[in-house]
Amino acid sequence: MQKTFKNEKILFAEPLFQCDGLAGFTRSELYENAIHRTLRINQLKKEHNWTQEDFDIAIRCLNYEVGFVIHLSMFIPAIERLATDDQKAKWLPLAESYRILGTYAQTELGHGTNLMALETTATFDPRTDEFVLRTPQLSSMKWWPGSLGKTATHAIVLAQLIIGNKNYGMNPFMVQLRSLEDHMPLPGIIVGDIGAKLGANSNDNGFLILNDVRIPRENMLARNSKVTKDGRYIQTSTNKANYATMVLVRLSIIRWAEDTIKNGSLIAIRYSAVRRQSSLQAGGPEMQVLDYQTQQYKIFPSLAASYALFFTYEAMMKEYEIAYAQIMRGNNQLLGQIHGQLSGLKAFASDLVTYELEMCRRSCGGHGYLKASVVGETLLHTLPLVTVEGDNTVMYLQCARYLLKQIAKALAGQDVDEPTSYLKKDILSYTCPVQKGEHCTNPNYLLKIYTQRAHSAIASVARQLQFDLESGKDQSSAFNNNLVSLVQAAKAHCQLCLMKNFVESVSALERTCSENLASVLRQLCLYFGLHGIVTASGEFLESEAIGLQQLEWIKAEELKSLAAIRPNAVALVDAFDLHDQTVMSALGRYDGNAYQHLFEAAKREPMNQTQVPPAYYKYLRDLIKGQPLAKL
Ligand SMILES: CCCCCCCC/C=C\CCCCC/C=C/C(=O)SCCNC(=O)CCNC(=O)[C@H](O)C(C)(C)COP(=O)(O)OP(=O)(O)OC[C@H]1O[C@@H](n2cnc3c(N)ncnc32)[C@H](O)[C@@H]1OP(=O)(O)O
Ligand SMILES: Cc1cc2nc3c(=O)[nH]c(=O)nc-3n(C[C@H](O)[C@H](O)[C@H](O)COP(=O)(O)OP(=O)(O)OC[C@H]3O[C@@H](n4cnc5c(N)ncnc54)[C@H](O)[C@@H]3O)c2cc1C
Repeated sequence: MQKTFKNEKILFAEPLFQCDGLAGFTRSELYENAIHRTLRINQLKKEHNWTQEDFDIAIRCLNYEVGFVIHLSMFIPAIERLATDDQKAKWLPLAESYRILGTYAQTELGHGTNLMALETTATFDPRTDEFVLRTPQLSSMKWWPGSLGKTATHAIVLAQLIIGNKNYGMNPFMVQLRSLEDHMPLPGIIVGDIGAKLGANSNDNGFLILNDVRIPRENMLARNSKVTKDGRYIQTSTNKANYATMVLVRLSIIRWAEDTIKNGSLIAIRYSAVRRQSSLQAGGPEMQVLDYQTQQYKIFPSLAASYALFFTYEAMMKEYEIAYAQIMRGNNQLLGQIHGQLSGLKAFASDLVTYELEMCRRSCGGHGYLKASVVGETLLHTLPLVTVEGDNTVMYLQCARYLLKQIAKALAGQDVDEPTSYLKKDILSYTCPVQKGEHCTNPNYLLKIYTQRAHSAIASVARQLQFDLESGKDQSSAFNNNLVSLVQAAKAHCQLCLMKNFVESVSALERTCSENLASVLRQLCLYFGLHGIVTASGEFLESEAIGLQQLEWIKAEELKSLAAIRPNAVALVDAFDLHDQTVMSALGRYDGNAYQHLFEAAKREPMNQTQVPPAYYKYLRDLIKGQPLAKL
C-alpha cells in the first residue's frame, strides 16, 4: 500500500536507524538521537539525490521518531502560508537549510482551544516601528509548542495584535528566541522544556515567557493582514486564513493515524498467526489464536481501519490540494469545506486508531504489555493525536457547525458542497436497501444505510436546535443543550466519508487489478461497513436507516466475513510493505520468529548486562544471609 521506498536498504543499513536500542534511552538520549536522525536523513537525501517525497517516506519508515517535527510540519508550512513573498524569500531558505530552527507557538498554559482568548500581546510601537511582545501573566506563557524547550531559535508566535488601544485579534509574528551564536535565550525571553510526557519524549515541548520582547514591524507574517508604518491595520483576507497551518496538520494527522494503525494491526495479526493456545477440540492440536472468532473480532477492525484510512487520506489529500491552490490564489471559497471536513476527519481518525491500537495490544496477551511488542509504545505515541491540532470534541463540533450550515442551505433549496450533497436528498423517501440477508453483502447498499444515518443525525439535531431556539432558549444554551448530538452527527458524517472512500476506491481498483485481489479488498470493505453498523447499531436503529431485522442480518454477515477475511489476513498486512526496522516489534517480525526475537530483546535488556545486580550488594545479600539489615 505504501509507495515502496526504493531507498529503504540505504536507510536501514545505517546503525543509527536500527532501533532496537531506543527502549533504554534517557530523555536526553532520545532527544539527541532524534536530531541526529533528521540530520543524517538530510545527508542521505543529498548523497543519493532523494526527492522531498523520498525524504518524507524516510520519516514515515522511522515511525516519525525523528527531530524537528514541528519545524518541518508547522514552522516551514506556516511561513509558506502566512508570509508575504518578501518574507518567504528571507526566512524560507534559512529554515529549509536549518540555519534557523522553528516552532509554532500558539497554545498557552491557560488556553489551547479558544484562540480568541489567547493572552499574549503584540503591541505596535509607532515610535520605533516595532512590535512589543508580552505574556502578561502566568496563564499567558506559551506552553506545549514542540521543539520550543531546547531546540528552536525562532518561533512563529500567535498573539493578539494591539494598535493604540484596539485589539485586532490573533496574528502571527516571527520572534527570534535564541542567539544564533551560542544558543542562549535573547533578552526578555524565558524558555525551557515542560517535562516528561507519556510518550513522544524525544520532543522538547516547551514553555515561553516573553517580557516586552521587541521585533521589527516586518516580522508580522503579513500575507493575510499587515500594519503600516503609521499604525493602520490592513486586512487582505479573512482572519481565519491565519489558521491555515492547522488545516494542513490535521490532514497530516490522518496519515499519521493510518501509519500507526497499520503497525498495530500488522503486529497483532502476524503474532496471532504464530501464537498457539488451547483448542476447541478436546485433545486436538493447539490452535493459532488467529483462528478464534473472538480474536478476529478484536483485530480485524484495525486491519479494515488501516485500509479505510489509507483511502480516506488519499481522497482528502486531493481535496486539500485543490482547496490550497485556490486559497493561495486568494480565493477562500473552499476554506469552510476543507476546514469542516478535516476537523471532523482528524478527530474520527485519531479516535478510531487509539481505540483499535489498544485492542491490538490486548490481542497480544501478556506479551503485548512488553515494550518489545511495541504496540503499547505506539499507542502512547498516538494518544496525543486526539488532542493536538484541536481537541477531538472541539473538532467534531467544528465539523458539526459546518454540517448545520450545509443542511440549512439544502433545506432552503440552495446548492451544498459536494461532500454533503446527500443532504439534498428527500430523507423521508428512504427505504432500507437491505430487504433480505444476502443484500448485506453489497457495499453500495451499506453505503446507502450510512448516508441515511448521517443525514438523519444531522437533520435531527438541526430540528432540535431549531425547536430549542423557538422555545425561547438563547443561541448559546440551545447549542450547549445539543452538543452531544452535534458530536454524534459529525461522527456519523465522518464514518460515512470513510465508508464512501473505501467503496469508491475499491470500485476504482477493481478496474485495474486482478479479480482475486479485487474480491479480497471488496470483502474487507464489506466487513468495514458491517462492523461500523454493528458497533453503532443504536444510532443506526434510531435513525431508522435499518430495522431490527436488518441488524440481525448484518450481525450474521459480519461474523461470516471474519471467516472470509481470515485466509488473507496475513497477506493483507504484508501488503503494507513495512520493513521490520519500521515496525520494530519482536512480535510482529516478517519471519514469524516471535519467541526468538522476544528472547533476544530480553537479553539486550540493560538489567541483564550484569549477572548480579547492584541491589544484591546493597540489600539482598544481607537479607538472604540472615544478616541484620543496616538502617535503611
Ligand atoms: C516533511 C516531513 C515532516 C515531518 C513530520 C511528519 C508529519 C507530521 C504530522 C503531524 C504533526 C503533528 C504534530 C502536532 C503538533 C501539535 C501542534 C499543535 O497542536 S498547534 C496548536 C493547534 N491548536 C488548535 O488546533 C486550536 C484549536 N482551536 C481552533 O482551531 C479554534 O479556536 C476553533 C475551536 C476552531 C474556534 O475558532 P475561533 O476561536 O475563531 O471561533 P469562532 O469565532 O467560533 O470561529 C469559528 C469560525 O471560524 C471558522 N474556522 C475555524 N477554524 C478554521 C480554520 N482552520 N480554517 C477555516 N475556518 C475556520 C469556523 O468554521 C467558523 O466559521 P463560521 O461558522 O463562523 O463561518
Ligand atoms: C503532544 C502535544 C504537542 C503539542 N504541540 C503543540 C505545538 O507545537 N504548538 C502549539 O501551539 N500547541 C501544541 N499543543 C497544544 C494543543 O494544540 C492543545 O493541547 C490542544 O489544542 C487542546 O487544547 P487544550 O489543551 O487547551 O485543551 P482544553 O481546551 O482545555 O480542553 C479540555 C477539555 O475541555 C473540552 N472543551 C474545551 N473547549 C470546549 C468547547 N468549546 N466545547 C466543548 N468542550 C470543550 C475539551 O473537549 C476537553 O475535554 C500540543 C499538545 C500536545 C499534547
